[in-house]
Order: sequence, then C-alpha cells, then structure tokens
Amino acid sequence: MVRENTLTVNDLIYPMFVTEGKAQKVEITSMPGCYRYSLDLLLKEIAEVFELGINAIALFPVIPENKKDDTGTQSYNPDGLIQQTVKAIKQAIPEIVVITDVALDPFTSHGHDGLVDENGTILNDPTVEVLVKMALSQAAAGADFVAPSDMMDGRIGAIRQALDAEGYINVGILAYSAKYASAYYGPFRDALDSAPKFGDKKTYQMDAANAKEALKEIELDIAEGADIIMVKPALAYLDIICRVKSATNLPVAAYNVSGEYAMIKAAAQMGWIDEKQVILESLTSMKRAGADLILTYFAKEVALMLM
Ligand SMILES: NCC(=O)CCC(=O)O
Ligand SMILES: [Mg+2]
Repeated sequence: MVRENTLTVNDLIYPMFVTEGKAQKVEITSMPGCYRYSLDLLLKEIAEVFELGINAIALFPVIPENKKDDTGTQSYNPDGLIQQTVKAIKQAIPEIVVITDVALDPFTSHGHDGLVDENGTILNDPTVEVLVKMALSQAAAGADFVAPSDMMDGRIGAIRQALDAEGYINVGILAYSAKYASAYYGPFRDALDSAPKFGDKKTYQMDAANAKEALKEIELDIAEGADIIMVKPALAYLDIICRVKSATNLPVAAYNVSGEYAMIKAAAQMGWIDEKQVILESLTSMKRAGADLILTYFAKEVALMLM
C-alpha cells in the first residue's frame, strides 16, 4: 500500500537485433537469451512479446562486413535491412511502437558513429547530414520514433526540422541525450560486430566523471525538439537519471545496457545470485531514480515475471 514505485510491463522497451536471411535465430555469446533474428522469426518473436504486454521495441541491425563502408551509405537505403524490417513489423502489428536507432556505427567499416577524416577526427556536421537521411528513411518506412544514439551536436534539431518538412510531423524523437563512453557496451558491440576499429568514442560520448554536462546535453536536446530523453547506461548512472528527471518534465528513459545484462546473466549462471530478484531490484532502482521508461534486454523475462 505504501510502496512508492512499481515496475510494470508498460515501462519496458525491448531492444531487438535483426539480421539478414531466413530462419536465423543466433544467440549472442556474451548476451545469453538474446538473439539475432532474421525478419521471419523476428516477426514471430515480436508477436509473442506484444502478447505479453510489451508495447515498444527498439531495433538494431546486424550489417554484414561487405555492406559496411566508410560513410555508412546502407544506413539510408530505402530498401535496407532496417527499413524493410520496420515496414514488415508495422504491417503485421501496427499497434506496436517501433523505435529505430539513428547512428552510423552498425554501418561503418571503422565502427564509429560518425564520418571520420584522415586523422581519425569525427566530423560532426557532415555526420548530421547523413543522420538526417537515415532518420527520414526510417520515418518513410513507418518508424514511430527515431532514436539518435550518435551524440553528434545539433542532430536533434536537424532531424526534427527535416521530419517536419517532409510531413512526418507525428514521428517522435527519443534522444540519447546523456550517453556515456562506457565499457558496459561491450556485449552489444559483439552482437553487431561493431566495435570501433581504432580509437574510442570519448570525443563524442560523455566522460563517466561528469554529471553537470549531462544536464547541459539534455537542455540542448530539449531545446532542439526531443520528445523523450535518455540516460545511458543506467545502473552506474542512477544519480544522473535522478538529476535529469528533476531537471525536465519530459519523459525520461534509461538504457539498461548489454554489460549490465551480461553481468547478471553470468553471475546467475554461476549460481552466485538469485537472478529473478536481482533483475527486479535493478529495474526497480531505475524507476526509483526517476526513469519513466526502461530499455532492457530483460523485457521479455520481466513481462513473464510480472504476469
Ligand atoms: N546505440 C545502442 C547501444 O549502444 C546499446 C548499448 C548496449 O546495450 O550495450
Ligand atoms: Mg548532445
């Protein structure tokens, strides 16, 4: 009766991986229980999770090496993997909210989220131009929300303007506003084979030591037209979620990232923790910190637990 926060299935967004081909369901080694699905099997899985009450999914594409290039041209191919996948999902289950990732790292041969010059410097503004094309192609395919995860400056405003100009006035923007340069993304990069080939992402993602900078980043994204703002990762950044929540009236999302997932799975496999209780405690802590929405690879398991 006096409990202050309750985790429900409505809070959950399920990140899912799509790969080319047919009849593919390949488990990700460092993320046991998560799979790369080909479209046919992905549609079945989505039907199942929708039935369990999960209302939203976030899609990530696994792009074969031979389709990657220096500038990520496949990212805005109108018939690309993500675009085809979104079309098929919206046709099969129009009610499910489809969120697409806007960033170049799955598509670039170097694994960075942006275009890179000969010295290895990330080129912010030319990258934003590509991100705009990518977001428009996803909106054209039927995405409900585009989710720029690249951390380039000015991309939220540029994408909002382009979406409105092309008539996609009802497509929302979930902004990865405070995204830290985190070692907790390791297993995700295994899932997509997208680890950067040189350097790191510290010139565009945030320093783990900074908190005020997160508030500055969300302020900019809100001013540029974000509809939902995100803090990522979640568990090591609960203080940031809390500060961000008190600084805005927009919905706040937290990304319970792959490394957070893998740590719980590994300890549970060793028999060292009570998996179910640790999952529920972790996700509840994110709600307590102020998250309205949680992107989590545990979404399906949690939906089953909460039934
Ligand atoms: N742009 C999406 C991610 O970087 C996900 C990271 C993770 O789950 O580790
Ligand atoms: Mg920013």
